[in-house]
Amino acid sequence: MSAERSDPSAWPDGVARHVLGEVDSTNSEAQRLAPGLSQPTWILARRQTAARGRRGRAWVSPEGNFAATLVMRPNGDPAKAALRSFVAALALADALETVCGPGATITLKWPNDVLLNGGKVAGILLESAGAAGQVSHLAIGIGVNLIAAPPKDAVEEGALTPVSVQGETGIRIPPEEFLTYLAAAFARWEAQLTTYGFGPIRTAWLARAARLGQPIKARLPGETIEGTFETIAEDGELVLVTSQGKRHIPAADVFF
Ligand SMILES: O=C(O)CCCC[C@@H]1SC[C@@H]2NC(=O)N[C@@H]21
Repeated sequence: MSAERSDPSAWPDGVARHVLGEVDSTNSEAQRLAPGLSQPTWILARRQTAARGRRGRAWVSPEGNFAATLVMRPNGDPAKAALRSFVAALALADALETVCGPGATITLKWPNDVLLNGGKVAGILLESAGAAGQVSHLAIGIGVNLIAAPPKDAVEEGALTPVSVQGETGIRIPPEEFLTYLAAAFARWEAQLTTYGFGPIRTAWLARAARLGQPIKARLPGETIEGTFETIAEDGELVLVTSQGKRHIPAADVFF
């Protein structure tokens, strides 16, 4: 099932936006602002001075790239809240397809990366706050290489080559304009999640998954698991078929 199509740049009802010149990290700003926010809010920054990526890595991106965080109060437990990373990945795929056109190949890499023509173009960093098994708010941080990508030697060995929208397609889009596509797409997929649950999100994500059915490696803190990428489970876990049987993996770095 696919999300209903409407104007891909119409700003969604009931969602706010803040545009900042400079901030340490839009995810940090989201944590600071969250207690006072009464509606889902996109925080976009033209420059970040201390942006972070997954697993404590720094995220370096020049002005002109996209850096924003959606802060929201999701219903449900932390596991359900974490499914927003799939919602964000699908929204990014839609926005990038709209911007890049049919010549570009957009795929998704579990858990949180978006690929353009096989290179990493965007990453997602989910952070939450709360107590007693409840999520008080969720910060969905998104970085997109719109005009420039880090050099290949700036990323970990074995990681995918970073690419940018401009480098791959010649298209230049300002971050504020990209946000309108992304916010509209996120609202469509979020409505699917809240109305129908994870099923349609999972199906749509799998339809765009990179290396589905192929051998991949999942690096965990104490081990690297090699296997065939069978699917993602109903809870979003990666399912690999290994020589020792099936493994469900809740969190890892994936290498092709
Ligand atoms: O490691 C990754 O791939 C995730 C990168 C997430 C970067 C974005 S940029 C906007 C937001 N603010 C941050 O400090 N990080 C995220």
